[in-house]
Amino acid sequence: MMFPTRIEIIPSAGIVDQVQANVPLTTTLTMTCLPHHGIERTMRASVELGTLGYKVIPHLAARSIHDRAELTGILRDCDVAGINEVFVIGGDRKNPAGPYDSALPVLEDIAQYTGGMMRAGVAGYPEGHPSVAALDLIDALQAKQHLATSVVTQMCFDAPKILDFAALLRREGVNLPVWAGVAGSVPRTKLVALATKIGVGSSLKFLSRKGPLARKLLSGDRYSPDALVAALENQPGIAGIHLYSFNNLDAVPNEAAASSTKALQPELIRGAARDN
Ligand SMILES: NC(=O)C1=CN([C@@H]2O[C@H](COP(=O)(O)OP(=O)(O)OC[C@H]3O[C@@H](n4cnc5c(N)ncnc54)[C@H](O)[C@@H]3O)[C@@H](O)[C@H]2O)C=CC1
Ligand SMILES: Nc1nc(=O)c2c([nH]1)NC[C@@H]1CN(c3ccc(C(=O)N[C@@H](CCC(=O)O)C(=O)O)cc3)CN21
Repeated sequence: MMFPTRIEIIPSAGIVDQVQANVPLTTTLTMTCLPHHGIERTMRASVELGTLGYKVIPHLAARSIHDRAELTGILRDCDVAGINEVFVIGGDRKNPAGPYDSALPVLEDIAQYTGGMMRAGVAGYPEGHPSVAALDLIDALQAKQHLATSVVTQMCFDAPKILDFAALLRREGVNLPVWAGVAGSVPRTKLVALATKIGVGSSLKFLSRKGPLARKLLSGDRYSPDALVAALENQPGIAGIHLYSFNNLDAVPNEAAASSTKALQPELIRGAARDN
């Protein structure tokens, strides 16, 4: 049985066709919300794919919400498209566009507006956050957990760090299922640029080294998530894999994997597991 897997996608032009061509209806999708896109784009693509029959989890960035009416509109659209789960984050906007400057008040309003019927993921940071102190992040998770149904981790390249983080949450009394955020197969240069931008430094440095293990992870010029996924699979405290696909949805053949074991990514995207 495959480990439960969700695929994160960016609502860029043509994404609905791209998903339909490459992803079966049984795969759960999560839809990024980038500051320069706004939530409208996230919701438009989510509603389209939800209406087609996909399970879609839109990301709602608190700082990108203009007012409460926008949030109730989003929840109405979710209802129409059969969306029963969202992912709520503070978001990368420097200044809030409206009344919400972090995830908690958005979660509170969602719970109130939906009578507690909307499932909600929140973010976890196995390597910390570049501008939020580690203790503040734990405090935030403790405050949010009663309104949330799962934690999704920031991209990380190191299995022990992710497992330690899941154990830390348990010790701190946060008992939500943890989805391990793993980068999909993308060109290494793109991955380094993005990871630097979102501040996931240390485990990436490990990837850039030239040791045998780093070489195993970086087959040719592409990053391969296969080894990391294998190390996380069926570990206690890990609900499944949250794959940051960067819209790389066609089953890119992975050189190393093709010559040794079977590449995992195409299988992850086909989503053999349904209980996710
Ligand atoms: N992990 C992911 O998938 C994503 C993460 N983010 C990051 O999430 C950060 C915070 O969001 P959550 O984890 O939901 O925390 P949160 O919204 O629950 O806030 C936790 C703490 O961080 C502070 N905070 C929130 N957003 C901030 C920001 N942009 N700059 C400085 N401090 C901020 C809050 O005041 C609070 O003290 C954003 O800054 C952004 O970098 C954004 C989009 C996706
Ligand atoms: N701080 C933070 N912000 C995020 O948005 C975010 C995280 N962390 N962690 C996990 C994922 C990774 N995310 C990302 C990051 C970059 C792109 C990306 O491809 N950006 C392109 C522009 C894409 C477009 O405009 O269509 C770029 O060139 O930066 C997508 C998702 C979203 N999530």
